[in-house]
Amino acid sequence: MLDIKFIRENPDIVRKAIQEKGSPLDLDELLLLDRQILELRRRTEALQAERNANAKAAGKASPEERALLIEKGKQIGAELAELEPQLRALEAKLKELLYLTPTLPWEGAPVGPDDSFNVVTRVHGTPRTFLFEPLDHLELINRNGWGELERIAKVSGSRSYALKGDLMRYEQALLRFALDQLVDAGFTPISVPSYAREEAFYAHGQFPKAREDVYKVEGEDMYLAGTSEVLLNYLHAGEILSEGELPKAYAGISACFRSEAGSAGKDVRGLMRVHQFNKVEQYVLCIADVEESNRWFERMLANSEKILQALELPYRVVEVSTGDMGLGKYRQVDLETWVPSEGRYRETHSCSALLDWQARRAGLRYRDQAGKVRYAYTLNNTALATPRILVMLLENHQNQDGTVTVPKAVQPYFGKARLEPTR
Ligand SMILES: Nc1ncnc2c1ncn2[C@@H]1O[C@H](COS(=O)(=O)NC(=O)[C@@H](N)CO)[C@@H](O)[C@H]1O
Repeated sequence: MLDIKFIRENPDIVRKAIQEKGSPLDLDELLLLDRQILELRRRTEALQAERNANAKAAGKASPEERALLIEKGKQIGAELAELEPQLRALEAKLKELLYLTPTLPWEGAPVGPDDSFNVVTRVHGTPRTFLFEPLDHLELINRNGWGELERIAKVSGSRSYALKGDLMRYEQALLRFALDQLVDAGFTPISVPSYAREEAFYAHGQFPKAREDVYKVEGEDMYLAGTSEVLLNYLHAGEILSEGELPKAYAGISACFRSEAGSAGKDVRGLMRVHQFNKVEQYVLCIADVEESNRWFERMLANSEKILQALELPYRVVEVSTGDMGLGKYRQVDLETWVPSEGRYRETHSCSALLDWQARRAGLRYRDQAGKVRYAYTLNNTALATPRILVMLLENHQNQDGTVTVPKAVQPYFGKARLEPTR
């Protein structure tokens, strides 16, 4: 959310961002509300000053004068009692509207209402030409006994998965490989729960817009997080850190839960889009400086590209448009990895910088060297999410005999050079 002072002083810039980001916010309503609040604050402050002066005068007045002054004080008090709740109501409404203010997108963001305006900026590697008829990931799993997808659907319903034998161990090996890549890059590994209180979802930005994506625990203020970003973003909520404690660079790992309510009919088979998946997450909290944020953005993106290159997968880099990146984003770049059975690239990583949009919502602040308390900047990026990446790994690295080669970088974690059938 934007600072009200900035909005007051730059209405045209904010109006442009609202339009480019597709925010539902009515800026005129917000500005009118702001003027009403300022006016009401002026009146209540004047009345409070008058009441104080009046009380002081009453202390020194003669008995008959004092009676008049006390009566006057009562009238002022009555007027204040009426104005103060009005002011609080208007301030609450303003806060609600501020939640809908967009972060101004960086100047290089393609301007457009949706993902059709996204721009491919780089392609890495080339899709493999198979010398045999390749199988899709489900055929590979069924042929090798690497999963119990039909049975688990009876237990847990659609968009569920259960991996077996070498594929199960491969998933675990990949997560550990990705985690170690981040630790080597200086990130602090941290495991977090998969559930959090409602306020963490407001602070993240998931609420109020996308509540339907989130599972709720019946009868408790507890919601299942679709990404550890929600929890990592709220870990230091309400604190005032010292500048020296920044940057915080976390390598989060957690099971992620998503209802996929809006995805009916999409990727209904297999491992691409499931209700519970695992993700190694990069999350950074840094000082309120765009250059510092840009440096972290590039670093986090490089970490993910390094992982995809180590997995020997063809991928492309996509600059996300203003309408597709969402309200809070300053910049978003996705990595999309080649899926042979679909003949197209599919998103596997999403790197975002949000400046102080989340920090304002979460109360993430620090005291800078000049002693000024400021909101921090936040960024996040996928390091690796399974099982979706298994679709690409199985299909791209399959052999004619149905086995699947393990990329060299992961072999020390997996213990073998190939995935073999489960007996
Ligand atoms: N329903 C799902 N099933 C499997 N994988 C998913 C699902 N939803 C997201 N993912 C994986 O998780 C990655 C990150 O999801 S994201 O919503 O795009 N971004 C985030 O969660 C950010 N915190 C960065 O990780 C996706 O690129 C994809 O690889």
